[in-house]
Amino acid sequence: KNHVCDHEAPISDEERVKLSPDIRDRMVKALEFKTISVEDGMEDIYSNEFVKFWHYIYEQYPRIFSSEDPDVQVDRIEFENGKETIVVIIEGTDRTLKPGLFISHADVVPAIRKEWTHDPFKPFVTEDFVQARGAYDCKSILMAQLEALHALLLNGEKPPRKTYFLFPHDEEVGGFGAQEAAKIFRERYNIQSDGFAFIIDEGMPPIRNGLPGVTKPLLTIGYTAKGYLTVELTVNYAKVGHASIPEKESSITILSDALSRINANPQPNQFGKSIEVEMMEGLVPYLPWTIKPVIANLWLFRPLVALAANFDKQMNAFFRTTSAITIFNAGYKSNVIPIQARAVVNHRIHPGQTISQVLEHLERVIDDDRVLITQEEGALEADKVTPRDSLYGRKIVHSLNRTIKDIIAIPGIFLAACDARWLQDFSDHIFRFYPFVMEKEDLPGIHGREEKLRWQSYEDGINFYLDFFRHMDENDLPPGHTEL
Ligand SMILES: CCCCCCCCCCCCCCCCCC(=O)N[C@@H](Cc1ccccc1)C(=O)O
Repeated sequence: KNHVCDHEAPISDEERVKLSPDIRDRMVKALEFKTISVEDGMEDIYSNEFVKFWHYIYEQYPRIFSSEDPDVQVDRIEFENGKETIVVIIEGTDRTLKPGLFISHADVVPAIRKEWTHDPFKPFVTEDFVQARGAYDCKSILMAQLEALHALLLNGEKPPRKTYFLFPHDEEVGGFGAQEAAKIFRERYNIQSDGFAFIIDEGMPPIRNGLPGVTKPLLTIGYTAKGYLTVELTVNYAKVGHASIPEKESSITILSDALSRINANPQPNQFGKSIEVEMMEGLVPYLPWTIKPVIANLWLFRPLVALAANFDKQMNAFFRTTSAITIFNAGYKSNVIPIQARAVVNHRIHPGQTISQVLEHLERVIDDDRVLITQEEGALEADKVTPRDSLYGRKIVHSLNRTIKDIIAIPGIFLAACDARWLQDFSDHIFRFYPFVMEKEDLPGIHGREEKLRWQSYEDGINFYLDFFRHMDENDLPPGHTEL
């Protein structure tokens, strides 16, 4: 089925929230707060920035945070380090409907000043974009949702269903805020398994020129998310001595060989085991004529398409478990051969594979007893898959089409992880995406340098949330509208 209706009417000019100087300024100021999450073991000096950030947010959106309205409730989940995960609850007009949940984290990854052209916490603003750490991941969503909700409430409206907003403080370092919130949802709010109609979290960005021949912004909404597994590889090789008479092997050469073998023997291709086939089929109407016949006839060309994983890093990430060598250390002096070498490999597990299958493959490929493989804590299987025909998925696409010009939105796999993984038990309908179009060259900004949010995309994203808040009831779309 075609998933996008070209005749989907955009929202009217009167309905559309325009990007006023106030909305811009609120976003720019929000980016100045260093709500940085640091890795375990590193000094964390940022707690007060979180306090100041939330104080600022409370001031900017009084209709939400200092409201006399009994239908608006704010809950603060406090943590030992002084940081807080915030929950906002808005009563809906129809109390018979299951609630919906929106998640957006307030923390950001660190940024190294000298790698950026401007200070990452002194936003660089142009007519077209704002550049700062967190501009995309994930203050864009947090601020856009607050703008949309505030506009809705100021307009005297309420969403059709009870709506929860969860703003965790530590998604970038493990998600304890979301895990604690899951307990509170159960114990304090009495929300049980399958208690949310849907959950919406960060995920894939819509990318213009994202695939060869596809110029329109393409968004693969995460109907599932990859799992992850981090392993430490250690070699302790005792035959050491003076660097002037080296042995043929050392801990470093043994570990390097193991890493080369991991690189040369990727985890098996899983094309066809999860939702990536539907993703490819959904793309068909938008592909250039050169590729279209191949993707439109997967019954014939499936093996050929699977091969794309060998040549394209994005297809590779969609079709198989990836292995990224992220840490490597050994040695401490130029004329001493070290006993120990250590590396860390981060796997993103395709839904077609399990953690133990990934480990088996790894052991088989390394095939060297001298390399000790240790699994780091916190490994997780891939998320479950949202039903492809989900009404909420169709409503999301409907609102995306109404608010973002030319967007192509199809179901797919979220290649990273987000806080929704801690709340999976609460809903079968989980969607992971950003509603802010980016250019392909903006992508490395996420967790990298010169992170950007384009103003037009921000305006569109605010309107997406506002439109979805208004229409997230149980009524089906009229026939002929978005079909996934
Ligand atoms: C058909 C279209 C082709 C375009 C494909 C382009 C691929 C783009 C991939 C972009 C990924 C963007 C991800 C943004 C959100 C990042 C969320 C995140 O970083 N989460 C962490 C969570 C985590 C996990 C484990 C420990 C700590 C944190 C992550 O590393 O996954």
